[in-house]
Amino acid sequence: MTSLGSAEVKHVPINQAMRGYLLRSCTPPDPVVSSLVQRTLTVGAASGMMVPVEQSTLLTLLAKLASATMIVDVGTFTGLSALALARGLAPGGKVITCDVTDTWFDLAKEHWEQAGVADRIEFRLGPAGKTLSELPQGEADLIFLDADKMNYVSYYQLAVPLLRGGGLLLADNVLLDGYVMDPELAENTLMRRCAETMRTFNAALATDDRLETVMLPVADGFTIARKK
Ligand SMILES: C[S@@+](CC[C@H](N)C(=O)[O-])C[C@H]1O[C@@H](n2cnc3c(N)ncnc32)[C@H](O)[C@@H]1O
Repeated sequence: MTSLGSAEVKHVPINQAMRGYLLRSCTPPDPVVSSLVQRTLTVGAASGMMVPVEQSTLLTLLAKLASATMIVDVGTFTGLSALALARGLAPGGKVITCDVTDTWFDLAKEHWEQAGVADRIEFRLGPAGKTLSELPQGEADLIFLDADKMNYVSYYQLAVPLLRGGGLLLADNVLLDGYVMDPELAENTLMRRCAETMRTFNAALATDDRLETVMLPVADGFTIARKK
């Protein structure tokens, strides 16, 4: 890779105080999102899987910019990303969201209903690979990957053909707690393998001629790739 010299130096580290400022500088979450965040915090350790609120706002914005009518949300959990994406849909559009478990479906649905978007969200229970392989090719405006990290490479391979030209492939956790820089530093075998997979995923997107890709340091890393 060509070195960019001093051009690559400017980068502001995000500590907790800076993140607080960053959050206060975004449109604040509305009562439905605030409620979903609070209720998700009560589910226990799994609550850490929820997308950060600033990212949910970004998802809404990107869906709007893509004039999306067909969105695929991979990894439902308590439904914040599906809710945010549904809020960005163009009239008549829908979000297909999938998860391997329906443990948190009632909580998600309650908030989709409160937000008035439940009729625009279709939940599919089952492995994401199966859900993606059953969808029609070339019709998705936006696909958001946020499920099991070990399968990101196969999700990417399935997802790109599903996108229309100009469609967006979004991916969360692409920095994987920073371990993508050195997977050997990860605390256990699973995390190490996830970090290695994420490195493969990131490298594949960056060199895929079908895509224009940018990785943003939002939360745990967020990639936006546009299909040409
Ligand atoms: C990080 S969470 C998703 C967070 C969610 N996007 C949100 O807005 O808060 C990851 C989800 O992926 C689900 N998952 C794990 N393995 C999966 C698989 N093979 N297929 C589909 N979903 C899976 C988990 O059950 C979990 O709910």
